[in-house]
Amino acid sequence: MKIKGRGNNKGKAQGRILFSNEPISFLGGIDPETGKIVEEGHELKGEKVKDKILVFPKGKGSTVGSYVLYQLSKNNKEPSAIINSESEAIVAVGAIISSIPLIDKIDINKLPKKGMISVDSEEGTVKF
Ligand SMILES: C/C(=C\C(=O)O)CCOP(=O)(O)O
Repeated sequence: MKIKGRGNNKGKAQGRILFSNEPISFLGGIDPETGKIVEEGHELKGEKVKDKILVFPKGKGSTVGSYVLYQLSKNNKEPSAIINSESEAIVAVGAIISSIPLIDKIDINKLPKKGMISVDSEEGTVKF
C-alpha cells in the first residue's frame, strides 16, 4: 500500500518501523550518544532510533530538540527517516539540518505498527 503525505526534506529510506502513539521530546527524551529513548513513562523507553523509520504524531518539548536530532546524526545514531501526523518546527528544523527524510500529514493510524516501510520524501509517499 502507498500513502501520500507531505515531503519536508528530500531523501529516500527503507527500514523497520519504530512506532509511537505519543509525541517525542528529543531534548531529554532521547540520549544523543546512544540513540536510546530514555523518557520515563514513554511507550518507547529503551528502544533505539538508529536506522529505524521513526513514526510518531509530532514533537514536543524544548526547541533544543532540533539540535539533539543533529547530535544524533553526528553520532551516527539517527533514525533513517521520520513520519509524523503533523511536524512542528522542532522536528522539521532538526530533520533538515540533519538531512533526515521527513514526511508529515500522514494518518499514522493507517500505518502498520511494525515491519518494514519505505519512505520517499521527494514524492511525499510511504510504502508498506
Ligand atoms: C536556547 C535555549 C536554551 C539553551 O541555550 O540551552 C532555550 C530553549 O528554550 P525552550 O523553551 O526550551 O525551547
